[in-house]
Formats: sequence, C-alpha cells, structure tokens
Amino acid sequence: MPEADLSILNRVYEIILDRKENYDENSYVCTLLNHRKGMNKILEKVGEESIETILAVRNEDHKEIVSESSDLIFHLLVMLAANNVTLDEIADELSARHEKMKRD
Ligand SMILES: N=c1c2ncn([C@@H]3O[C@H](COP(=O)(O)OP(=O)(O)OP(=O)(O)O)[C@@H](O)[C@H]3O)c2ncn1[C@@H]1O[C@H](COP(=O)(O)O)[C@@H](O)[C@H]1O
Repeated sequence: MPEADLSILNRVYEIILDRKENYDENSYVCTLLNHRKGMNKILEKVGEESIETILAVRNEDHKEIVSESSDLIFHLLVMLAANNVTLDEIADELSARHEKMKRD
C-alpha cells in the first residue's frame, strides 16, 4: 500500500500557529483560540468531534467516518498548538514507542 502524504498536517498546524500570532476576524481558528470560554471551547470541540466520529463508526458510514475523523484531527491540531505541543513531539513519541514495541 502506498504511504499516505501527511504533509497537510504540518501545513494546517503552521496556519494554526500563524493564527495564534495574527488575529483575523474571519478566521475560525482565531474564534476558537480567542473564545470567551478559553481552552474549554477547544476541549468541547474535541469532545464533540470524538463523539461524532464514534457515531459514524457505529453507523458503519465510511464517508462520515472520514469526515468526522478529519474534524477531530483538525481540532486536535488546534488543541496541541494552543498548548504549545509541536507535531515533532508527537512524531518523536510515536517513533519511540514504535522502536520499543516493534517485533522483528
Ligand atoms: N481544517 C479545517 C477545518 N475543519 C473544520 N473546520 C471548521 O470547524 C467548524 C466546526 O465544525 P462543526 O461541524 O462542528 O460545525 P458547527 O456545529 O457549525 O460548529 P460550532 O458552532 O460548534 O463551532 C466549522 O465552521 C468548519 O468550517 C475547519 N476550519 C479550518 N480548517 C483549516 O484551518 C485553516 C485555517 O482556518 P481559518 O482560521 O478559518 O482561516 C484552514 O485553511 C483549513 O486548512
């Protein structure tokens, strides 16, 4: 199976970092980052998208699984950026686990 090109994750993460520095009233990411509920708004969205993803799987709806998982991953990226967690840190953590757990 060909490897998926996941560079879009980096590109979207970079845009989110830029939104942290440069407010734009038309930006959904800025709305989340500057919401009156603070981090709770971002966590609400992560929870909501998690549940919607679970329901899509329960409904065995492939198209919805792809759509809701994308919503979830996007909101996770916002949550990570808002907490100064980089994608390098996530990649390093997964790589370290992989090295530790891989069986030859
Ligand atoms: N990938 C996304 C993305 N996925 C989903 N969304 C938005 O997430 C929002 C919430 O989705 P929901 O299905 O929950 O919709 P909703 O129930 O109306 O939302 P709420 O009222 O609960 O906030 C919608 O407004 C979607 O448009 C996204 N908004 C932005 N991006 C990426 O982020 C970049 C920066 O976006 P802006 O900050 O808006 O410029 C974009 O270029 C995209 O690459």
